[in-house]
Amino acid sequence: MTDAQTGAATTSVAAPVASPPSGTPADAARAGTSPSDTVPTDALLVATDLVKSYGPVKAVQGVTFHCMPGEVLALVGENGAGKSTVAKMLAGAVTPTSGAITVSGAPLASGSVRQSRQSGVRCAFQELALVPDWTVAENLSLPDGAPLRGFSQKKAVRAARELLDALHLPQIDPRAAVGSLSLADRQLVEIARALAGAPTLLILDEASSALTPPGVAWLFERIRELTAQGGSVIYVSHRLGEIAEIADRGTVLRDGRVAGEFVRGGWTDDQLISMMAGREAERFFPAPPPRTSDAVALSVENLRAEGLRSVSLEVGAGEILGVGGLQGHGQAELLRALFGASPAQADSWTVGGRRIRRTTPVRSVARGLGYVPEDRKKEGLALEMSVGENLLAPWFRWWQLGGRPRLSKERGWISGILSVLSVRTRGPLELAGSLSGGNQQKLVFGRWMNRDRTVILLHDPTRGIDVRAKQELYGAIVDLAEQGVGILWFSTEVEELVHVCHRVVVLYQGRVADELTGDRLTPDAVVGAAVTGSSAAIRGGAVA
Ligand SMILES: Nc1ncnc2c1ncn2[C@@H]1O[C@H](COP(=O)(O)OP(=O)(O)OP(=O)(O)O)[C@@H](O)[C@H]1O
Repeated sequence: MTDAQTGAATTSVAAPVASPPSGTPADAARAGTSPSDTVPTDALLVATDLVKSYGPVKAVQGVTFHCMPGEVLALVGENGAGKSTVAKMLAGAVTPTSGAITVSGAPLASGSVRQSRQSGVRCAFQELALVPDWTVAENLSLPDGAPLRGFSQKKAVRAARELLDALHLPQIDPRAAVGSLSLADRQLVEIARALAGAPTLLILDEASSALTPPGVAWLFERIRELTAQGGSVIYVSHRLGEIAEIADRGTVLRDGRVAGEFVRGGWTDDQLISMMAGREAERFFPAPPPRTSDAVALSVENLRAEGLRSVSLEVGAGEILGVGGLQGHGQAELLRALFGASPAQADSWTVGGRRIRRTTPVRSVARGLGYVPEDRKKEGLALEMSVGENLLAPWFRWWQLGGRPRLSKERGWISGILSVLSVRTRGPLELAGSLSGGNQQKLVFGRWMNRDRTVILLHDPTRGIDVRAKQELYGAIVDLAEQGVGILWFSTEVEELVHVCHRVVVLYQGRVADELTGDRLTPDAVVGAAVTGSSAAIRGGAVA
């Protein structure tokens, strides 16, 4: 939680204290203890001294923790701390180099997804494991991706409809191809698939990262139902508000080791952030910089595209214009259309004062646009190429000609970006695919920095990024605005919009429902306009 005036982090404590309250990070965490010494005999999951090395990279270095029946255990840590690697070892998707895992007292065979599933372990990941070309029904009925003999489309659709209804997801069409759904809906399907197996242990690895507040509320209801029946949940997230609300206990990872533990109500945001970082750290939102120019970076009138009815807006040079609204109301379509990633028409359209009729991504880059897309895996990165090549991707004609860039020529710029954004990598030659999810996201943003851009279009760039890295990204966005770059920034985190943007437009059903600025730019106003399509209801007191 953040103090509205100062932006400084304040106590963020959930429900009643279940363990002694704490005053310092050292109190909050029992850093360095060996939880294996105190594992209750009825623990559902016990992970002992887990190690995972990838050649010289020690992703996880002796992690021990346990989870009780009916408990929600948070796993937190900075990008690259080892959370996903631990989650994948529990799921059987990654074979531990050493260590042991037991579920309900029985050892799990290392690296066996099938055995993990038989033990009742189910997972939902931020990087979705769904097959995009398959329908929702197919994805839900063939959870291992294995074609089944005698598969019946009709039965699968019926079963999927029943499951989705039982999980209160009537809006999802079982016949729709997963690739045609919004990222938020795909994430709901991924979670539904994990819940379908009535898991004993549900692992949610940043599975809420694309969900908007109603989606998160839905997820928490499902978690509470599961834990009420004795199921356990491992909850991996960078959203501390969610951890405060849902987690009974937590384990903090740092550099692949357990840095400490915490219990519900016994921690503050600052303490947890410090524990993750290994040093004192605090959270704040920088204010948008004062504007020094009236120049217009981007303007569009009556923009029409699929999912977008008629949007008119203007982004000034050096202005940070936020885009709010519930996901699926045209935000992704707006950014894609403006970048030329999908067809669009407008009555008038300018970038940097120059008129354009239509555009393509290649032309957009040439015209001074940058774009951080929603789905970094599909649109943002070439995972089989190096970190350096990914940063340089938009800047070389080799991309079209099939050559490769000379990294040596750009070494200074590359190392500057990697350092400013604290990308955790072995260097520019490392494959992007071996970076942790949050560090991959930083690359997609970093490629546009210090490159003479007129406008940068951002689709939820802090998704999956740890708290400290978010600070760095906010700083980088404000720096870009100070240099005169116009920023159009869709975020699912309302606080970001309210604190770091000059103005916010809220989209509702493909139109601008409201524009909020000055005193009217508050979290309630953004959420209210997103839900009702107008902030008039808020001003009239209808939405609290
Ligand atoms: N296949 C791989 N090959 C080499 N290194 C890897 C591989 N997978 C993960 N790593 C490294 O292991 C470390 C831990 O990564 P992991 O994905 O577990 O982090 P994380 O805590 O989940 O981060 P994030 O919050 O960004 O998702 C990182 O340094 C990462 O680069």
